[in-house]
Amino acid sequence: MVKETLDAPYSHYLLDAELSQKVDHRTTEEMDIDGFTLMEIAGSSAAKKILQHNKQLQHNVFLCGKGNNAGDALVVARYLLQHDARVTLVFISGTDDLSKDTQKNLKLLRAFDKKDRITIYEKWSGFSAPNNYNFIIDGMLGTGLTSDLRGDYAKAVGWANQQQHPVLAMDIPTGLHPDSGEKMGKAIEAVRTFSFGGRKQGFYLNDGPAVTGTIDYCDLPFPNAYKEDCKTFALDTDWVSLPSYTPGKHKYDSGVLHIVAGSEGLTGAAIMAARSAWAEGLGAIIIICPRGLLSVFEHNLPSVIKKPVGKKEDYYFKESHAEQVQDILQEKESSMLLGPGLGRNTDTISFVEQLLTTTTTDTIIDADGLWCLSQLEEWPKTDQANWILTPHPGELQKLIKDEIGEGHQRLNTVRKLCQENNTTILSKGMPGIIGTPSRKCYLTNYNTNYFARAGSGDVLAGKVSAFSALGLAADESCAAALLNGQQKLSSLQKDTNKIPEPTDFI
Ligand SMILES: NC(=O)C1=CN([C@@H]2O[C@H](COP(=O)(O)OP(=O)(O)OC[C@H]3O[C@@H](n4cnc5c(N)ncnc54)[C@H](OP(=O)(O)O)[C@@H]3O)[C@@H](O)[C@H]2O)[C@@H](O)CC1
Ligand SMILES: Nc1ncnc2c1ncn2[C@@H]1O[C@H](COP(=O)(O)OP(=O)(O)O)[C@@H](O)[C@H]1O
Ligand SMILES: [K+]
Repeated sequence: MVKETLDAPYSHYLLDAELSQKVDHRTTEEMDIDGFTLMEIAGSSAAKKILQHNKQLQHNVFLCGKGNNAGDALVVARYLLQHDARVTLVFISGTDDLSKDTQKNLKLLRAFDKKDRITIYEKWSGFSAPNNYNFIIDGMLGTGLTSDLRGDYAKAVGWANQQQHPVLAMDIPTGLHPDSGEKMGKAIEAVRTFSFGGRKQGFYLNDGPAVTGTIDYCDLPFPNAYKEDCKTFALDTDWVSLPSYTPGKHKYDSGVLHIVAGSEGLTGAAIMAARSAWAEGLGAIIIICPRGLLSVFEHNLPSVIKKPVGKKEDYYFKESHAEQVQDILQEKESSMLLGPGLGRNTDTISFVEQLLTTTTTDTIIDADGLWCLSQLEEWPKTDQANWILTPHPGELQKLIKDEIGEGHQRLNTVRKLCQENNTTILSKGMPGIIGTPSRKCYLTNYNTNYFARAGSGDVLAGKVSAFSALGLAADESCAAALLNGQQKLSSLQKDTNKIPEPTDFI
């Protein structure tokens, strides 16, 4: 069994529409808490957060649908009225057909105002925006979205996105699919989304990051046990601890990493990965390379031990080297990074196959290692083998020999591949996805495109390998490696205007 140690807090569980509705339903049915109460908690906590950040609210425009999402917005409107603001409510599909709790909230809202500070439009056509207002509150559609935006909803979304005024979304930006993160025709572009009772998976996938803005999690009294079916989580430095450096007694008891890498003209990747791993304080890194390349590594990596295999005239790995490499691996307990710059010779494919068939060392497979794997009919993986694959989207596509699609489809592909092969995958891209054998997936919550420069993948593979060599479980090694880069990126962005380079992440 591959050990999994990541344990996300409930606030970072990512719900899809079905699970959101199930949790809501069970809470009302089994806990006897009615929907009106949940709506009150949701709306009031959003209102408090809005008021905390904005002391001078004069007038706000509320775009409302007819479901419970509109009810949340009406609760916010009531709290803002209590703070002397004016509210303009626009009911995109009228007020005849409002959900029960939304209807109640409209009645309550009207009863709260003594000074004519509420303006109501019963349909979209005829709506005219007030001259001065602070925010547009999006309470049109939430998790009840079922298809591409229909009728006036699309027009209202188009209008809101063209205004200079910031849009605050209730639960989810209208039009964003809660599961896939795809725009259903159009979607509200929010600066802030108040997410009720659980972050939605769609915030992190496809169009989600571009339209969700800052996510404000508003807790609801849902029993945590109702969320146990959840298999998708947001990675965050709030809860993933990054390993801190502790010096060992001896070089061989403080993390040993073997890097099996290199072919003629392709030594740079291994050098980057080795430098990246070394920066995490490992006791020893041992590069195993074809003997013909020894001088390149001697020249560039003075702190690294080199163990060349084969003959002086070997410039790439051959099947005949596998046994020698295996013997070296057995000398020390270690992790192995297999792949950087291996090249694509037919004999190297056989070498990779042979090595993977026999080794039991925890193995990180990157770059050409993945390419070699993709050329094999079957993966030479024993049940005990603990592999971490780190493919970019092109490599993932080669591995499954099929199209992978973007975001949500990639998530489903990774989940399936991890379970079927009892392996961990760090799928690079936007978002970064860590998949585990137990079908759990962890998504990055930052802009990974800053890492899309040649060399960042080598640095990342070096970090994953270093953390594995330091004894972290596979899922945790991947999480720590991704967030290590994110932390370096944010301090760089705070301190300078420098365009980030892969070496900045070492
Ligand atoms: N879950 C929770 O725990 C809690 C949930 N809460 C809140 O409730 C929200 C979920 O509410 P909900 O289920 O009433 O759905 P919601 O999104 O308001 O819309 C449904 C309406 O939309 C319509 N419609 C659908 N697709 C459409 C389209 N493409 N274009 C146009 N119309 C479309 C559909 O119309 P129909 O198809 O039925 O004609 C239906 O009338 C949730 O996001 C959160 O904000 C909180 O109050 C407290 C706790
Ligand atoms: N710290 C990080 N957080 C998130 N994604 C990362 C990080 N570091 C690297 N990546 C991902 O790795 C990709 C680069 O890997 P890859 O394309 O294999 O590059 P190369 O092989 O040229 O080094 C980036 O586009 C990004 O998706
Ligand atoms: K909404």
